[in-house]
Amino acid sequence: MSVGSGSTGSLLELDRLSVRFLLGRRGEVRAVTDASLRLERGRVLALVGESGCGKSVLASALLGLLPANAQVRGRAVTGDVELLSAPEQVLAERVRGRRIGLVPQSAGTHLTPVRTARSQLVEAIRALGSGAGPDELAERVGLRPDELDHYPHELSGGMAQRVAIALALAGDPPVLLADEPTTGLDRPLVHRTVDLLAETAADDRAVLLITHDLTAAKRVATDVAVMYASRIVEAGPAEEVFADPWHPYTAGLLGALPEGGFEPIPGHPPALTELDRLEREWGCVFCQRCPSGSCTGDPELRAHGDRWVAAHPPC
Ligand SMILES: Nc1ncnc2c1ncn2[C@@H]1O[C@H](COP(=O)(O)OP(=O)(O)OP(=O)(O)O)[C@@H](O)[C@H]1O
Ligand code: NI
Repeated sequence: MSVGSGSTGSLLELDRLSVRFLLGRRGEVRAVTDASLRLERGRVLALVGESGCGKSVLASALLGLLPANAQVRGRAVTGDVELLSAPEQVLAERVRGRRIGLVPQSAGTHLTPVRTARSQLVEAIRALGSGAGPDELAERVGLRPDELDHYPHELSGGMAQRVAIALALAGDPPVLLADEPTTGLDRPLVHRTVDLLAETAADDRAVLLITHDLTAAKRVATDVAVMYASRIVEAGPAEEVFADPWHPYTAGLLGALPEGGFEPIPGHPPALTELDRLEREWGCVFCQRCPSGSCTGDPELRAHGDRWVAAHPPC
C-alpha cells in the first residue's frame, strides 16, 4: 500500500479525508482526521483500531451514508468518481454495489428472513444489472448451488456470511468494503470468512477490511493502517508493521494479544470532542498514554520508505 496522492492503478484512494459531527452547543466530534490511504488491486488493507476511533465513520463517508450533521473534507476517489462530492444519485447508481460492495457486520440479520438466499441474490443481480449468475456467485464463495435454496434460518453462520459476501459481489465491484465482518463469529469461522475475503482480493479486486480483530488482520492483511482517536497513526506492509511496530500505539495493540502477553497500554483513548484542544496542548493526542518518551508531537503521518508513522519515527 501507499499513503498519499499521485497513484496509478489504485482502486480506491483517500486523500486527507476528515469528518466532523457538529453537535450545536455541545461542540464537535472529530471522528476522522486527515486519513490518506491507497488501496491497490489484489491487496487486503486492514484498518484496525479500538472501538470508537472512527473506522466505521470513514467507511460511511466513502459510501455517502453519513448523517446530515456530518461535515466532510478531503478527497476519496474510486475510478472516475470523487466520492465525497458525488451526488446521491451517482453514489446509488454507480458506486454502492457496483464499484464498492459492502460486506455487512452481521450476515444473519442482514438477510431477509422470509426469502431464500437464491431469491435475494437474483434480486441483487437484477437490480445491479450485472452479468453474473447466482450459481456462479455461490461457487465463488464456496457454496454449493443447492445451498442457495435455503432460507436464512436454515443457514449456518458461516453459510450466511458466504451468502452476504456473494451479495456484495453481485454487482462485480472492484472494491469490497467489509466493516467488522466477523462480529459474533467463533474463531474458526472468523478465519474462514477473512480467508474468503482474501481470496476475492486475489481475484483482481481489493478489500478494505475494517476490524478491531488484530488476529484476523494479521492472518490476511497485505497492508495495515492503524487508527487512534480519529487519525491513522501508522500504516504500511502488514508483515513489517506487525513484526516491528514503530508507533507505541500499534505496539500496544499487539501487546494486548495473547502472543503479546495480554499487556495493553494503560488508560483510554481521549474523548473525540477533546482532540482539538489536546492537539493544541500536546501536539500528539496519544502522548498522555505514550510509554516511549520519544514523541515528536507531530500528528502528521510521515513516510519512511514504504512505511508511514506519526510522531514516532523509527530511530
Ligand atoms: N451521527 C453522529 N453524531 C455524533 N457522533 C457520531 C455520530 N456517528 C458516530 N459518531 C462518533 O464518531 C466516533 C467514531 O465512531 P465509529 O463508529 O467510526 O467508531 P469505530 O472505530 O467504527 O468503532 P466500532 O469498532 O465500535 O464500530 C464515535 O465516537 C461515535 O460516537
Ligand atoms: Ni506520543
